[in-house]
Amino acid sequence: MSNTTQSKNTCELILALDIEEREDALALLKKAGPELKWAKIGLQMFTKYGPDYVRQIADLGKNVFLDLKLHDIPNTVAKAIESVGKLPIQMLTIHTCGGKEMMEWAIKAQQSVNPELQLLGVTVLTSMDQNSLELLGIKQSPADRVAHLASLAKDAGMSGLVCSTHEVKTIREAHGDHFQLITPGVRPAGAEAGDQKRIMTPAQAREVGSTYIVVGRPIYGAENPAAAVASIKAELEA
Ligand SMILES: O=c1ccn([C@@H]2O[C@H](COP(=O)(O)O)[C@@H](O)[C@H]2O)c(=O)[nH]1
Repeated sequence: MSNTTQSKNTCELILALDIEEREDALALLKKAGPELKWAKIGLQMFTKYGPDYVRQIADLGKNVFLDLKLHDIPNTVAKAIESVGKLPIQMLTIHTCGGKEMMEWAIKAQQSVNPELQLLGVTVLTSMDQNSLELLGIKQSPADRVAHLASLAKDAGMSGLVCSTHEVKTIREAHGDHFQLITPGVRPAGAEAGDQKRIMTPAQAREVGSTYIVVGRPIYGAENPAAAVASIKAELEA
């Protein structure tokens, strides 16, 4: 198992494996080598391949971020965490907009099943902008909404958040180093944004204070994914 502790100014890469076939994902991880410490399994692959696939990735020596974004009533979320918390995973997501009580129940379940597991609260998806929030009837800007959800998450006892790089500075100003901040929506210069709206480059993400960046399509969609991993890692370590 790789070391999961991050010092203050480092920023680690997490590869999002939103890939059709399990064999392709495993081959990519093997090619990326030990430099790549983290793999994220999301809804696409977990719903297709389930817990055994999680164990396969862990057996390759990777830390596993299980990105299920749980969002339901407190009891249902707690029971789901009791189930998946037994898997060899280091990070798991829930939605902060499930509310304070849901987060409290989630933490209680996580503590009972796997005290080492980092529970992360998703704030405002990086694919959303001001207009997406307005369409939901939310009057706050993404930045204000994230700030509000971060405070709620802290009150509930959470110590990790998923947000965009654009909110990292504000969260750090308000809460110091309390949170591990995991930021998807990261694109190397010139890469397609796709559906991501609030984006920055890997170097900018490190500069603002992200603890981890999550990158998927710019890596697994590249002609040489292992080279893409190496290039992003070099940018983070420069
Ligand atoms: O706000 C969020 C939360 C999670 N994600 C996930 O991160 C990756 C990003 O993939 P890319 O291909 O680099 O866009 C993906 O698995 C999302 O489910 C996010 O993008 N934004």
